[in-house]
Amino acid sequence: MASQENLLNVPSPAKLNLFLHINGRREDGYHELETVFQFIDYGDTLSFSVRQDSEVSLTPGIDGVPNESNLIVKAARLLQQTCGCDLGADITLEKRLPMGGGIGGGSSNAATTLLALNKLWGLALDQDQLAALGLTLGADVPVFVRGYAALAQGVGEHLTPIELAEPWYVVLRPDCHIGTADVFGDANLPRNTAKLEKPPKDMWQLKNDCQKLVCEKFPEVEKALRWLLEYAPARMTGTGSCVFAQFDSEDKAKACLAAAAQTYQGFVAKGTNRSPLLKYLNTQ
Ligand SMILES: C[C@@](CO)(OP(=O)(O)O)[C@H](O)COP(=O)(O)OP(=O)(O)OC[C@H]1O[C@@H](n2ccc(N)nc2=O)[C@H](O)[C@@H]1O
Ligand SMILES: Nc1ncnc2c1ncn2[C@@H]1O[C@H](COP(=O)(O)OP(=O)(O)O)[C@@H](O)[C@H]1O
Repeated sequence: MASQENLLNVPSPAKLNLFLHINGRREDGYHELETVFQFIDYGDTLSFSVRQDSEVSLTPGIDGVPNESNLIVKAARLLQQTCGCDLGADITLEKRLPMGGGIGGGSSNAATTLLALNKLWGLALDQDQLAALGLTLGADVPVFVRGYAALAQGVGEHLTPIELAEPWYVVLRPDCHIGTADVFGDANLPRNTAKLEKPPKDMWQLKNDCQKLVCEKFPEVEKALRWLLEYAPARMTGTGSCVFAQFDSEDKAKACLAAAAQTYQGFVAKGTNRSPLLKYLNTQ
């Protein structure tokens, strides 16, 4: 990874929701959640090069997502507007994370952009300011800005750090795209799980409230989950479509992925309580 004064080459990691409870629906339609986020050491890479004009370019773009709707460009523009900054950036994106998979690729890209350009443009916004800006881009952006594994409450903005084991995961990507808004808009989604009385200890005692509904609507997700459950504890992340299983060694995780490879796309990654993005920036 390269870093010069005007250049940064930075990781944009994924997250898993180790459980996801829906406690209610607010008047604005957003849902009150409780979830635990853990990062994984697998993700996209973004490169930033400062421009002296205010252009923001992104290459390659994402098929089906116009650049002006891309969360990377939106995050850059938001920073320019908020700070009255007239610098720009050439940004390149190496996309590895499946989209619409519940592993937060778009939110992570937005957070990486906020942190990288804050540094390169010399804006000196603090983490609270960046997290608040991030929240206007998406409910999952603040956790990627803060960069520690956390119990999230509210719509994802109240974050309490949590120390978790850092196991190996197999993440499978069933062949379907699931829209977060579609899952939250479904009349059959359960929305009344009681709030936790104390911080959770064993995530496998809890559940993902979206999982049953998504499995009913997308048999591919149910099939992948059943397949993983033959090997290890497994669950869906976020609103899907990705499902993950937990292992105590890389070898076991790799053996499971190798067996899955004929049928499923997926990857092995290690859980990490500190975001690879923050780890990297803190060494700069
Ligand atoms: C459910 C979670 C759990 O981590 O993950 P994903 O499956 O999307 O990764 C997130 O809270 C998603 O966060 P994010 O993907 O940033 O969602 P946003 O862009 O803010 O919202 C997309 C849409 O989902 C609905 N939404 C989202 C979050 C929330 N707490 N309540 C909602 O009702 C709203 O309809 C909103 O318009
Ligand atoms: N940089 C980006 N990376 C991924 N998706 C993006 C990006 N910018 C905008 N999007 C849009 O956000 C949607 C959700 O993407 P993503 O965050 O990967 O999924 P999820 O919220 O399920 O984890 C995508 O389908 C895409 O339309």
